[in-house]
Amino acid sequence: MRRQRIVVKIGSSSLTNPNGQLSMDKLTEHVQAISELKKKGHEVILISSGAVAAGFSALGYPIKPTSISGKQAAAAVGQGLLMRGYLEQFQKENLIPAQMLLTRDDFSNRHRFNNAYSTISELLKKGAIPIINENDTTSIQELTFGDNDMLSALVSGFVHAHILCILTDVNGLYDENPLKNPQAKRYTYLQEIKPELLAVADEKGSKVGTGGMKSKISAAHTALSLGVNIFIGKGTGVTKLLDIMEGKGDGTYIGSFQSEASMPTNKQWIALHSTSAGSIIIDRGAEHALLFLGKSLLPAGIKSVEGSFSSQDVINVYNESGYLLGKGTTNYHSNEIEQVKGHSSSVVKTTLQKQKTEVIHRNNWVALPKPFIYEP
Ligand SMILES: Nc1ncnc2c1ncn2[C@@H]1O[C@H](COP(=O)(O)OP(=O)(O)O)[C@@H](O)[C@H]1O
Ligand SMILES: N[C@@H](CCC(=O)OP(=O)(O)O)C(=O)O
Repeated sequence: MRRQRIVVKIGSSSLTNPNGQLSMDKLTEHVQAISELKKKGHEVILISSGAVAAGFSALGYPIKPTSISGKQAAAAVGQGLLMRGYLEQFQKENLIPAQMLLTRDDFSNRHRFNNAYSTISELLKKGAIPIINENDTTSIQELTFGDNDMLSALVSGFVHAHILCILTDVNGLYDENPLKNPQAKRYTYLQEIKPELLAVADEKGSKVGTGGMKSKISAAHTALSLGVNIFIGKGTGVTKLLDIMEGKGDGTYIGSFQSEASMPTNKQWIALHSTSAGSIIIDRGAEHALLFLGKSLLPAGIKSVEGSFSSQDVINVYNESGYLLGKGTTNYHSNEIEQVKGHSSSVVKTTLQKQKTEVIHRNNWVALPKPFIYEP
């Protein structure tokens, strides 16, 4: 098998023992399974939950706390314990673990997004294992990923992973929550995620996890839209991840598993993380050129401008029926667009003396079919 870039997400349910505390046996098995992937030359990025589970009992909580402050305090204690476990076990495999704690802001801020990308790339180049978790101690409730499923999808798109392996306590996606209906049937392969699937997935997860299968499916949907295939399931033994890579995993495979080009990182940022500073409305010709001909947006197709924005801001683009077509980085200030909207490129060149006549270049434009928009 050729060398692949693999993101492995381990949920709290796969890192804990029945009383909800961190299980060193489980953690050790995951580390050994990752080490087997590394021995085959694959690059691995680990998204690990488990900080809250690892930390709550040391603070005297009888069960996993439900309050935000309780979870944040437990995570502050548990993240250190979790990393100590990873460090001890990865050292035995002669591998270097590297902690990265991210928040929603690290994705929405373009500089921090690029910095996080550079750090991961450098760590991979050096053969280290980035271990990513949400920075629970500082995340504000409304800005959190909530669980690490969506974080793992965003990271796998970001690093252009070949596959995202979501390890959990259930061996795949069923047509009903198997805990509620033991007769539920398992999907072993899905080419795509249809909206009906979200309906079969329960938000209710295990005792220690957050988000249940619902958050895994919406994460899988986002990963697919970014060109990443997904596996959701479980496994035992040190070869469990190799088994998944060889198509023998105990779970559900999702995606085409063809080597398709993933979405460029700058477009991922525009599509999933940027905040729009304003809007423009375009005519039908421009809509056709943008959506079907892969062209850039020229001033001639612009009907009107809303809001005040600067060059290099991200703006929304609507058609005349009010439908949001997509987002892109503008090369023009809103005042400049007011001056040149509806005019040909030659008029624009003389009016504004700009070299670039494209208001939005096609490399900085993302069409947004509604279901692909991730709303944090
Ligand atoms: N349709 C479904 N198929 C499989 N599992 C489901 C489904 N709906 C809900 N679940 C539940 O999702 C749980 C896994 O989610 P969660 O506890 O959040 O895991 P993790 O901690 O690994 O992120 C399983 O224990 C299972 O009970
Ligand atoms: N960041 C949190 C993850 C919370 C959580 O429950 O996540 P998950 O088990 O992936 O559903 C932690 O480390 O405990």
